[in-house]
Amino acid sequence: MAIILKINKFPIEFEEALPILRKIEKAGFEAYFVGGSVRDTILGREIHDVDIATSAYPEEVKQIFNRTVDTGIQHGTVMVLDHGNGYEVTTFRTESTYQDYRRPDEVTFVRSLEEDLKRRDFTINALALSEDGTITDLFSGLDDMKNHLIRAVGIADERFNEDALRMMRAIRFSSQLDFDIESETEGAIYRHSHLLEKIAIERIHEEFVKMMKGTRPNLGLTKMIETQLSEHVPGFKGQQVILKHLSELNLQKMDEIKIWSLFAFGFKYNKPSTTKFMRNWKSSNQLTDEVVKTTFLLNQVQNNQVGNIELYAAGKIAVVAADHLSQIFDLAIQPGELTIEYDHLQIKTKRDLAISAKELIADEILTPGPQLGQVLNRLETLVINNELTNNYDELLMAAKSIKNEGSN
Ligand SMILES: Nc1ccn([C@@H]2O[C@H](COP(=O)(O)OP(=O)(O)OP(=O)(O)O)[C@@H](O)[C@H]2O)c(=O)n1
Ligand SMILES: [Mg+2]
Repeated sequence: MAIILKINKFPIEFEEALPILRKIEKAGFEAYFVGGSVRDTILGREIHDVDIATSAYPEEVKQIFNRTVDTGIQHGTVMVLDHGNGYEVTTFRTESTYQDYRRPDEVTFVRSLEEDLKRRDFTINALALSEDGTITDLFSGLDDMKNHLIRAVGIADERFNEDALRMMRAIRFSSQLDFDIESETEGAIYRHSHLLEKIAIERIHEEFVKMMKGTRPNLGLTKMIETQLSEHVPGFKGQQVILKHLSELNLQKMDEIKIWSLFAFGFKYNKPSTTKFMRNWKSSNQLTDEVVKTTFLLNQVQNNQVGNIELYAAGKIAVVAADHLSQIFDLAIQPGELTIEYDHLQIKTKRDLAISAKELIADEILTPGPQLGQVLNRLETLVINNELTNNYDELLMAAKSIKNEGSN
């Protein structure tokens, strides 16, 4: 077993989890830190979740610890609870268990670390870190890290056949870490890109957004086009020319609303097509709503049709997103212009009106019924357009004359 590097100082997350490793080893099994946390530690990046791999079978893990939860026992994962922390302890296994999560594959548990590392996706993700700080690196993951390369473990075609999402993961890591994809691995993505269609869209969504939020979204998007992966995700098919153009824009620091609006506006979508696009990506209603509003506002900016009514209808979140995207798309407005105009609106919602339905009734201007709503809508529009000042007396007077207009 090749031991190439020794870590002298563990990050706090590992320190805290050390007793878990030691306890498993004391019971006579092997246990290691594995996965993204090992990769990120060596790269000097922050780590989130600590994953532990062990030769102990799930039932054995459960016997070693008092407090466990069967979070994914069919995949061999037991959550060990310790001092308020939860650790995923997963038995060494062979077959990929990463297929569509709604239909998990059969798993074969094994006792050897090598077998377990062999079926992992990329060499930089196939490192194991033991309790004494030594790193097991069977596939030159450390070299690839030095050379900034994403390389499949063993035969790339096999790894992508086991789980086609790994192709999106390759691109996501390339953007997050600013690494290249090794050419054989990249060729395999190109050859297998169609397999992405078999993967649950929720999983692709997650990787895609991580890619776009990474340090090199332009690189990630370019790689998606070059490998043809872009042909196999919702809404991107046949759009290479536009995607290529988008991949040349400044894509730094985008949140999810901006990311999706960038594509919807880039594809020249109207409201219904934006909604459909977002639904196809299984986006939440809230995200869809903001993206529809942002995209619509961008179309209005482009057509020079933005007035107070449009800003009011869009709301602050969409206004801020549209401001940023207007700069990215080089639309003819000043930085922050929409936000400034929005902030100057007298009211942001109907509730901000200085007079309410209740008050109009109490003052005997109107009685409950459809006319009341109509009058309030008129007042709302007039205030948004600054044709009225939002104060009680002025609105009261205006309400009276609107009512009289109506009855004449
Ligand atoms: N499709 C997948 C998903 C995961 N893994 C393996 O399981 C580990 C943990 O998976 P996950 O937490 O999904 O990804 P990370 O690499 O940890 O990345 P992140 O930092 O985003 O969690 C990976 O490092 C890799 O060894 C894999 O081989 N194939
Ligand atoms: Mg992880």
